[in-house]
Amino acid sequence: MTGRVLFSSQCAFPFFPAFRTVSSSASRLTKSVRFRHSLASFSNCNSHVHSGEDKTTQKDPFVITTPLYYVNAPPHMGSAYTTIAADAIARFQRLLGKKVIFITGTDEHGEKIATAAAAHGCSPSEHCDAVSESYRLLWKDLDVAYDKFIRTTDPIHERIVREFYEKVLSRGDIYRADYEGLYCVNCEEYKDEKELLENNCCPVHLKPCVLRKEDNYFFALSKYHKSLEEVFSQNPNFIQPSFRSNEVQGWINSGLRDFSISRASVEWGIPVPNDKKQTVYVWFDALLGYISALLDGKQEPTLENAISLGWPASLHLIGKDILRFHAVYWPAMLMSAGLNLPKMVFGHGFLTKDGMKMGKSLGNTLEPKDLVNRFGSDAVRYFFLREVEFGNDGDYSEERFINTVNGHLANTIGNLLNRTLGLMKKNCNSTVAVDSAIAAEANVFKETVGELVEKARAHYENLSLSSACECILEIANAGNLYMDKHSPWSLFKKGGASSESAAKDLVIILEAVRIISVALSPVAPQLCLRIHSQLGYSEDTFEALTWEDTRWGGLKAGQIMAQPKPVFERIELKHDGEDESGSIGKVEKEKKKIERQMVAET
Ligand SMILES: Nc1ncnc2c1ncn2[C@@H]1O[C@H](COP(=O)(O)OP(=O)(O)OP(=O)(O)O)[C@@H](O)[C@H]1O
Ligand SMILES: [Zn+2]
Repeated sequence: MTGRVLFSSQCAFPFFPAFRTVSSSASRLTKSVRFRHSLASFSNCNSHVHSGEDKTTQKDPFVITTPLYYVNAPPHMGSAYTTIAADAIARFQRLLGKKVIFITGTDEHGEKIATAAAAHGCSPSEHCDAVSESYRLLWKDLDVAYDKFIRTTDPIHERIVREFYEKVLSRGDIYRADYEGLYCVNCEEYKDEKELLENNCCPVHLKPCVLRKEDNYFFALSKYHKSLEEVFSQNPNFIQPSFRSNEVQGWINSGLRDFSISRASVEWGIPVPNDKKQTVYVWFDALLGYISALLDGKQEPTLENAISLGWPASLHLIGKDILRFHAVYWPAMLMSAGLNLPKMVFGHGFLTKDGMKMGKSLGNTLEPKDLVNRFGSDAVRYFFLREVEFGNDGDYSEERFINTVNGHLANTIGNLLNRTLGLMKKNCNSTVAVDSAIAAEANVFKETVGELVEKARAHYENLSLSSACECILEIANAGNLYMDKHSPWSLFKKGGASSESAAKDLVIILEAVRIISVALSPVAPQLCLRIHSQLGYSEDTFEALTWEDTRWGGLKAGQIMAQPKPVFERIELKHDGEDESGSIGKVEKEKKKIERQMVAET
């Protein structure tokens, strides 16, 4: 049965009969799909919608948001994935010198929360306090440096929701009607029969939807059909990656149905202004968290004040499961309230387990805390950002995880630094003999590093985080090749001019590693800090680094290196060396090669 409005008391807007959605699981992504879009070049998509209101300037902060996670259960690797990616993007923007406001938080109202609290024998607010805290703790463990953490149970947020609701009401965009339809409690959403699986099961949660009949307040989404079409045609980059934009435009083209923004049966929520018997629908409430988060506690909690502190957001980073809320509902709500639209919504893919979305409701999750405890935060951050092409789905396997981080972080980057520092200690008293700019005059390797850094920057700007990592790893690969080709250890043995040349080679390599430590810092901050320290810099100078520091020439004569110490401990395998033929065997062979190399270089 398709949901339908049974009775409308003041319905001023026609309904589009069939709002056909394309379920996210039905839209299979191919690995070959690529997107090209630069945040730097993105123009604000508001001017045509509310011309004159857009006051965007170069000085505006870069405001990035993650979804506000639903506290029906503690975080899992899926929630961590979005947050790690947002953190890497925020760190990159800070390196570029932008003022960044990185917003995350928790969505704490609704039926599922009340049910989860009851199941744990506590009140909804006790439940929210505990689960919200578990998100904060995880972000700490994962080195997530957010600027704002908003909880939708914060009274300040409630003020913003009420003011926004009243604005939309005064615009004539809210009306009351009876509604009957199929509801997925896990999505907290009425579903269209066409998007459901057999037995009316939700395609995301695989649980049957229930038939519900309610007297609700509705938001006149259908009224914004034309304006939304305009947003999309004039701002082709609004939704990224571009293949998701096509999906959203398909939804819009097939008609938009008004949606209910209140619940009569849910007590745990923000009361509807002027009707205490109903609470505001959890999505209508939660999306506003992106705005209320901007308040800094120093001002009256009004929409105007919040907006003045950084709206519109530069980038909403979300999973593809909540694309419709961010790409259709949210822009229409903002237009109704006369507010600017976010500049971009990026819907990334799912981390999957056996092909199914990892999620709290399905319970098939991977514990990020467990991964951090076993492998460290850099390994977790690097693996997911490097190995899952941002925008597409990705499956986790422990074997691939260990091979990737051992191969890239320990054997390639870590070993390059370690072997060079070893030679430096033995032959140069751990002291940089000559400025890196002089050492590399007319050196082709320096040009290669410069080109790769430029590519990495462009990839970061395009949100192609995996490709950015790839370019940075290429620098380390080129460095290892340079070392092997020049074999400074044998030049030192010759002495004289050869020794001088070998000392220069070491400076050249270390300068490349220094550049890596800046360029990779958005993804693996702790590892890069350790590299920075090994190169003889103090910790506080790390905080002050900018992307300008990826330019060749930072290492200066006289700089004293720290004692060589591995910056990334190789993860030891359970079946050490047993599987010489498989991919684990390859990493083991690499490890043995490094051991042989170290003997040769002494
Ligand atoms: N498997 C996943 N892969 C990637 N991101 C995910 C995944 N699961 C959750 N997320 C992130 O969390 C957001 C959804 O947050 P929510 O708190 O609803 O978690 P959830 O585990 O998806 O919940 P549920 O399983 O109840 O739908 C997604 O939009 C995405 O940003
Ligand atoms: Zn669902």
